[in-house]
Amino acid sequence: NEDELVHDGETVQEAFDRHIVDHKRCVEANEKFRKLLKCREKLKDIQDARAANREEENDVEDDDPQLTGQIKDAMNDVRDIDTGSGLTLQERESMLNVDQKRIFDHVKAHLLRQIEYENKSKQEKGQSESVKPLHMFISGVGGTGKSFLIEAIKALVKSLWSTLTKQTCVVCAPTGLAAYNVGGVTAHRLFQLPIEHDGQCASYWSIPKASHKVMKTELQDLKMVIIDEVSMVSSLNLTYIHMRMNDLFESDKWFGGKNVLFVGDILQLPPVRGQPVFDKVTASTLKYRLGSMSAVNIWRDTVTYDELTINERQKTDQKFSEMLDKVRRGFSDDETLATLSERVFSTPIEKKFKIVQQGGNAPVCLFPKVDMCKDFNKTMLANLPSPTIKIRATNLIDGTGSIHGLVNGALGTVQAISETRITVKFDRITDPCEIEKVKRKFMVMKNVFVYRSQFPLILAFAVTIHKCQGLSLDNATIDLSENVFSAGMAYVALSRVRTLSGVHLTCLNPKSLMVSSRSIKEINRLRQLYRPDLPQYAIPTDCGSRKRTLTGTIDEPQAKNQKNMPPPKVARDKRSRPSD
Ligand SMILES: Nc1ncnc2c1ncn2[C@@H]1O[C@H](COP(=O)(O)OP(=O)(O)OP(=O)(O)O)[C@@H](O)[C@H]1O
Repeated sequence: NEDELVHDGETVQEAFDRHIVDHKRCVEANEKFRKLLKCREKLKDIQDARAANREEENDVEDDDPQLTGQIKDAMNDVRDIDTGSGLTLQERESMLNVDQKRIFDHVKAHLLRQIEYENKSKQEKGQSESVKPLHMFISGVGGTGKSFLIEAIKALVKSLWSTLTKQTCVVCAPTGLAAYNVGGVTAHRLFQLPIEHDGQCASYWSIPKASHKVMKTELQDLKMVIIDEVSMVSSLNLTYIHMRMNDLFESDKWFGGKNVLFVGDILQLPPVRGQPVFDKVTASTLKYRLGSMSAVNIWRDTVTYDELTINERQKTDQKFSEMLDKVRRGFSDDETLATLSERVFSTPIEKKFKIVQQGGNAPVCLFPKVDMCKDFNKTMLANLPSPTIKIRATNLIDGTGSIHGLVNGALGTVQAISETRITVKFDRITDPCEIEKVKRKFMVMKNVFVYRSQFPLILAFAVTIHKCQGLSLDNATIDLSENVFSAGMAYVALSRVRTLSGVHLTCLNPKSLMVSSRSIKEINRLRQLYRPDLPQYAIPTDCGSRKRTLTGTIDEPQAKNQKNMPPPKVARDKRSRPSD
């Protein structure tokens, strides 16, 4: 109808123009409307996604905030700790000896193959074989530079995956001091392993969801785990590490499908509790600890082997190095015993400590048992000039690890003490650290906790031989009495020292030079399989059970004919543990 289309007084042309403008507005409004409809749909998607997220967050609500905090601290340590020599990868690589370089190159070739595979498309991956994780045992006598090699491999992994923001390589060891030595944390701390209680190994427990998420986030980029001083890891703890890694990386492959390097010397100290790492975990143990699984020997089923043979620690004292080799293999002949007996001193140990200290470097006193260390530390503390707040003491961080990136095992000197804090100058940290009391909660078994509040320090004029494994020392006073209770213990203590002149023995009982024939057999098995170019070791018949007792000669000229000093008093408490 023309009247409806053309208003009064309007020409047809004017009406037409007006309709075009109206029409355009309608089209625009329609478009806007459609957009709004789309937005509404999107908003619904966003709201649904948020709701799902909230559900997930509720799912992992903090079931044990204290444990989560503890795990966060541990993960921070993993990130922060570095021995900090400041060397580049190229510098480290150039310092490796031929033996170390061979193993370094083997690891590098493997990692490059892994990267090549990771960079393949899904389709290409389907057509090629995946690169199996490297599970290798790097062995070598004490001082062949295993820890030195670890530093180079750590730097290598970091540089190969330098674009990743989280940890790509973590290092751990069974004791704090050994871990500190290689810029790592303890295996218990890293993997939150069950803690032994009352001499009993605890059963495996799964990490609650929130804590699990913290660990998983921090370790999501992990390419390699290095476990140093593996001789002290028990086969049960190895199983727990494997299980923890399976849980963390949601994989049922060995060690969650990650590369693992085991480093150490199985002729050094065995685990304080439990069976050696190469032992089978029996079906009954697994049933008792885990409620399932049949007997496993993860070690035999997984590890390949290589060995370092060039001694770097005792390289300036070849005779000492050869003597140590005999002690290590359980063939301490009369010449060895005669040489060692010349290192026995008769002066009171506190006096000897001062004499050696005046010569330049204070010795570290190595005792087989915790109580012996405690007694000696007490004596040394009582002998300090009084009153004083500045004492010459070496201290160990005990069990915490979240302060200034320190871990259990760091050695330092106390500079000042107040009621609330202790100032300590740690050996590898430039500025003195203020140490405050810490409160810790330990899960000893599922839902059973122990609380401790204390300064995380203990005196360390003396440390147990277990704690010193991994160290290199200029001087040590060593107790090789009948208190030496384990195979490899005497060898570990003696081989810490760079030269024979740095060895000072409180006494020498030839029975203390024990070795484990099972460890020798395991080295022979591995050598035969992976290093047939190396000879098989002979198995000593007595494995350290020599009957002859030795009254050592004395290195103090004025006391040439005196008898050996009796070993320091030892509390014979049945509950005392060889190492804390
Ligand atoms: N290639 C090298 N060049 C120079 N020094 C080295 C080299 N390798 C190792 N060292 C030095 O030799 C000493 C012993 O090395 P390291 O502690 O790594 O031996 P280890 O095999 O781990 O000993 P242990 O089994 O007793 O723990 C250290 O002081 C280390 O710095």
